Amino acid sequence: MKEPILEMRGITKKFGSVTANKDVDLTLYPGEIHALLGENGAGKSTLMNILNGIYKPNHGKIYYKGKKVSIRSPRHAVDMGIGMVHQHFRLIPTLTAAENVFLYMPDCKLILNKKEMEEQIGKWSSEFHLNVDPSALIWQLSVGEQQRVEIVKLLCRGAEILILDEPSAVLTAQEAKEMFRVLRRMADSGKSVVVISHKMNEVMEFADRITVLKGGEVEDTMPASEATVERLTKAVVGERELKPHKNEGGTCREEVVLKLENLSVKNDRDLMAIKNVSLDIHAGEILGIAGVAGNGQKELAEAVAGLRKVVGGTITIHGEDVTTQGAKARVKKRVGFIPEDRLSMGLVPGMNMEENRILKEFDLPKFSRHHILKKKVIHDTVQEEIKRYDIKTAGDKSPVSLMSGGNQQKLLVAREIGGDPVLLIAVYPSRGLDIGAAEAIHEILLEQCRKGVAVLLISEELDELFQMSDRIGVLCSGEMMAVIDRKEADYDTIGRLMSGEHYEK
Ligand SMILES: Nc1ncnc2c1ncn2[C@@H]1O[C@H](COP(=O)(O)OP(=O)(O)OP(=O)(O)O)[C@@H](O)[C@H]1O
Repeated sequence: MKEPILEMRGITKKFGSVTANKDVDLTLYPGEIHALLGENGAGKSTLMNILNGIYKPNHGKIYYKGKKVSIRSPRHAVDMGIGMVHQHFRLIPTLTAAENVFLYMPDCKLILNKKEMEEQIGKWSSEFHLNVDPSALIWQLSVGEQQRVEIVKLLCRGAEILILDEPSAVLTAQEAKEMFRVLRRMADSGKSVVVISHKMNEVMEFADRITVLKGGEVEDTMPASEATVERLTKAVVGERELKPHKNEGGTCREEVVLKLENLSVKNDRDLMAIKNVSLDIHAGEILGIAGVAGNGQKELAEAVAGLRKVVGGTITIHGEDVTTQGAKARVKKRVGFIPEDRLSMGLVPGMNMEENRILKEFDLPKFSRHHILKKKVIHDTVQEEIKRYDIKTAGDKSPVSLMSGGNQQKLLVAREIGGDPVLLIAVYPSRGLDIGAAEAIHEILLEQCRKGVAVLLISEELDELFQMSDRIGVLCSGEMMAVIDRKEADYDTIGRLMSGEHYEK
């Protein structure tokens, strides 16, 4: 057996009354991909942030290449050879990939030597098949490409341990496969890779070993070859039985809530992102939208939510033309919106849970009277939702940026449903959620549907779409290829429509 490159022993980290990690042991070997799994708030990011020098543990020791170390900061970590790709990338959009990489180098003088910069990036890029164009501007790159720039940054800096926080959450299935191939090449070259993930199948396919955290402690650790979905599920959610919630149909009413007619919308680059799309959603119906990310889903959701200008066609809600109305009017019409990017669009990271909860409704009689907030009502509402949705807080008055990603998502869903919507737009609602929480969100959406809410569900997971939708529409290059009754749809047909084939019954 090889010597470990890193050992974490008895790591405990507390934030006030919250114990995020308790007596955790983790060993990493050179040449392995090690997956960290666990429910939302289990302490995965905290443990990796300790390794990355962002947090100092209250107790415990870290041994790196056999020597006891104290990691003082992310800079110190990367100097030692430990680098992390965060969920929210740390790149400057208006600079090129090469400029971003070299701003990260300790000796920024290299930035003056453009040729040398590009050669270095080319070397790493070709060694691991990363395919990064050094002269491309970051804002012009896809999320997958930006992620690869982040990886090149760490490689150029000499990283031997690479930590990736939910790297596949923002990638298409194809991109995720390619990314894991890159990670395998890095492991084969002797580097250690730690991947935080919620996707059990992905982890079993790509990792060498898996560690599951629960309530801040190590619940189980195993070679991937010994992992099964049952064993992992048990370690993640415990003995609690998980019932996949399925849309059994029969809730769809006659009344049309949302109607789009020949809708056209542009993206941020002023290119047509949604082209002549027509659809309707009835009360009590879930219309799923399938498609590879980047085919107009974001623009469609934002136009329906009143956040993006419509350049052609109409949007009607309950028979009223709302095409030119903005987001505020949509809130009054009780349109709920769970956006793709919870931290930049859904929540205000610096505000606490209560403030975020009332953001859209603070001026309604429910939460204020004569401009004075009803603090007790707000407090009680949030406490009730914390219980109902099993939200793990970072302290009631702490900013939501300190909550774990999955718990932020639950808070956002709780707020949008708390607004008693007639139409709910849910974009990748289960992204970043553990398997138990994802099922809870599915049940919440179905409950809304039974109450007569019309749901526009955008997802990349075909399993989720087939489980939840009454009908499935497929977007490809901004065009609605077809809208098919779920009972008549199959994975193969939807897959082919997603790649641009035309629908034939
Ligand atoms: N800076 C902080 N201050 C206060 N509490 C924190 C802080 N960082 C994390 N926590 C709390 O520690 C616990 C563990 O959070 P962590 O982000 O490590 O979980 P996670 O397993 O990564 O979850 P997820 O899968 O949802 O991303 C949570 O209850 C979280 O609210």
